Amino acid sequence: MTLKHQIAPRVSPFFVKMVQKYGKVSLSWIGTTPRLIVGDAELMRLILINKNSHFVKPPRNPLVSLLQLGILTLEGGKWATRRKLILHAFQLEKLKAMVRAAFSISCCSLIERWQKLIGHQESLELDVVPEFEFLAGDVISRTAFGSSYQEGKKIIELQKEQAVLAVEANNSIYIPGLRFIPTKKNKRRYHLYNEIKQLLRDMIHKKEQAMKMDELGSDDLLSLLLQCKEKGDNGLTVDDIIEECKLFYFAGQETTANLLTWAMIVLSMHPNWQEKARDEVLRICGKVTPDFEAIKQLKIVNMVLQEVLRLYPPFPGLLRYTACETSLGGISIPAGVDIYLPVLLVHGDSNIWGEDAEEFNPERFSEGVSKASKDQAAFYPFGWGPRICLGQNFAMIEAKMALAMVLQHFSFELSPSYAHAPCSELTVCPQHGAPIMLHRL
Ligand code: HEM
Repeated sequence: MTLKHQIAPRVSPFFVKMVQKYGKVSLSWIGTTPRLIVGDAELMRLILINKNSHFVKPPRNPLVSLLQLGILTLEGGKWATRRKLILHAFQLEKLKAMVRAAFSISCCSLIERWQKLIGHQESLELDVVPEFEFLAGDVISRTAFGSSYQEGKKIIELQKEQAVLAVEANNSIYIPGLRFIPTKKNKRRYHLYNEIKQLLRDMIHKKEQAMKMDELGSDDLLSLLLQCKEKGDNGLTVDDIIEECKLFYFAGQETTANLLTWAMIVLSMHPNWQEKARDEVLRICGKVTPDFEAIKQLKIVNMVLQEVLRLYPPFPGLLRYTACETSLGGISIPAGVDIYLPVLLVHGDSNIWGEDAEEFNPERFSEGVSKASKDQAAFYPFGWGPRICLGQNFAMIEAKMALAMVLQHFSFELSPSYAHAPCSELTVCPQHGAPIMLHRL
């Protein structure tokens, strides 16, 4: 079949031009919709920094789409208001306070829990996937909702189930009207959607009451969002705030948990790097819980995490949709084109990363991200451009602290029952879990 026959008639001249200009561009189909796949690092960056490419196409059926998870539903002025607010919430000073108030409490309780589980034994086999999910959920609940973090955890559990059902619906062929049929899964989808919304509504109500009593207010994320409620044209409605809270859970929990899980797996496979990282942690922090200043000095731990993000980026691809005709790199992309940016492919490109692109080699990050590859535009674990991850510093500090504390207290190796099978659900995760043998140090 020639290229021409694979191309949608509606946009064919455009796709032909793209494929001719950039070899690493191709076309696939999601149901009946054509999707452009851009594996060229430079073009990827142009698309990501372009303000006309929206996050995703508006859903035909919001209830069974990824957007029900609250993923980036805001656009325009409200989105800018939200970004400013969250950037404010994640300023360095505020992150320092979070390390003290939330990160260290959650990480210490993880270590205590593992120590209790080991008890008097020398070793213990543990699937670290649920452990890190719990940790990341605990951290995000404390920082986003302050005192309401217990309620937050319930929402995380429901969202996890919702994510599985949303991905399943998103990947299946869309049949108009199917969502109204009360199948078991559809009923569950509606139930989850309503329950999460109600829990968040109650939480918002409680928080508003608390804020009225306490004039100083608090610095947690929900309080900050509420301060912007209904102010001016770009003020947030309660429904917007609900979507933002959902996004926080979703964006902040599974991603960071994945990073930590893969870090444990990869360091188990490469005991020499595990040793190097542990030596660094013990040299800088001893056995004391790391504080913000100590975390900043953990260079090897940082290199390890960067390399894990290169090989196992939690989001293996990014999505964009051109809301209007958009000109990029001398090419005009028509409105209504679905674009998929395969981060994983660019991260593993040997022309960019060298012959050892598939190997775990944290050394490549020893002089920083810009010198790690031949192409500065080739590392996208946190996206790029106006929608770049707002939580990247938050996530890296949390991951460094948790990994450093695990290294301080345990050595680890893969359990014989571990099977290496990375798979891409909503994020890249180990298909059969991550059973690890922990040894007390
Ligand atoms: C290892 C951990 C993480 C990774 C790999 C990651 C990755 C990403 C990526 C790739 C995007 C951009 C999506 C796109 O452009 O299509 C994104 C957006 C976002 N992330 Fe993260 N993230 C992580 C942790 C976090 C955490 C901990 C938070 C919050 C505490 C967070 C909050 C957000 C928010 C709010 C956005 C939306 C930005 C916007 O629309 O302007 N992320 N993240």
